Amino acid sequence: MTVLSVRDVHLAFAGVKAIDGVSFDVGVGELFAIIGPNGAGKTSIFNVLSGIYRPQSGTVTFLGEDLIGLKPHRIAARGMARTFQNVELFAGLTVLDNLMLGRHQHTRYGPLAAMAWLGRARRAELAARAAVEEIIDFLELEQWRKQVVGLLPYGVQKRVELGRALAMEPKLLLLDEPVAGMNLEETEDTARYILDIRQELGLPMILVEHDMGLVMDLADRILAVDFGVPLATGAPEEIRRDPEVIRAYLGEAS
Ligand SMILES: Nc1ncnc2c1ncn2[C@@H]1O[C@H](COP(=O)(O)OP(=O)(O)OP(=O)(O)O)[C@@H](O)[C@H]1O
Repeated sequence: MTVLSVRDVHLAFAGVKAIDGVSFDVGVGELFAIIGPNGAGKTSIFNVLSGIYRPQSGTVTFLGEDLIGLKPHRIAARGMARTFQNVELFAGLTVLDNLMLGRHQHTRYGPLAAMAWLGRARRAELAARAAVEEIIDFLELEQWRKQVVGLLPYGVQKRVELGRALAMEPKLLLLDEPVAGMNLEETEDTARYILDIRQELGLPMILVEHDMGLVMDLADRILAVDFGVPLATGAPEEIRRDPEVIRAYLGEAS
C-alpha cells in the first residue's frame, strides 16, 4: 500500500526551477531518502509536501487524499510530521513541555471546550501525558525531561525535536538533515533511533541527508535529484552505481 504519492511536481521561483517533474511513492513502513547536491531542490520538495510551498503543477496524495492547497497545519493534522534542518523548539521550555506541545496538535479541545468538558479534557490530558512519557522512554530522554531545551547539548536538542514530531503520532515522518552538525557519536545514536522508529513503530519516513554513509545504510530506496530534476530512484546499491548520480553527486563529493 502507498502512503504518499507524488506525481510530476513542478515548482519555480522567478524562473529558477526548484522542482522539475519529480514523482515518487512511499510505501507502508518504508524509509525513503532524497539526495542531491546543495540547491538540488530537496528542501523545496519537503516544503511542497508540508504545504509551505504550492507547486505550479503536479499532485501530492497522502493516504488517499489530495494535499495541494491545504495549509501546513491541516497537513500536520492529517499525520505528516517534520523535523527541521535547524532545531525549531521552544528553547525556554522544558523537554517535557516541548513534547506536550507536539502532542497537543492532537487534542481536540480548545480552552472553552476544555472547561465545558472538564472530565473528557482531563482524560485526554492524562492520555497525552502517558504518550509523551513513552516517547521520553523510547528516545532515552529521562535525564533531561525537566530541563530547559535551550541549554541542552545540540544532539539532545535534535532528539527532542524528533520526540516532538513523534508526539504528534504521525503517519509519515519527514526528517530534514537529522544529523547535520552532529559529531560521530551523536550521528550513530540518531541512526539507531531512526532504525528503532522504523522497526518498533513501523512508521514510514522520508529522509533528506547529506551524510551519504547514513543514507546508504538506512534507506530502503533513494531518489536522487539535481537542479530539481529526478536523476534516478532505486535501492541504495542501484543509486551507488548509477552513472548519472555518480556524475552529479557522488562524483562531486569524492
Ligand atoms: N523561497 C525561495 N525563493 C527563491 N528561490 C528558492 C526558494 N526556496 C528555494 N529556492 C531555490 O530553489 C532551488 C532549490 O533549493 P532547495 O533549498 O530546495 O535545495 P536543497 O537541495 O534543499 O539544498 P541544500 O542541500 O543546500 O539544503 C535553489 O536554487 C534555491 O535557491
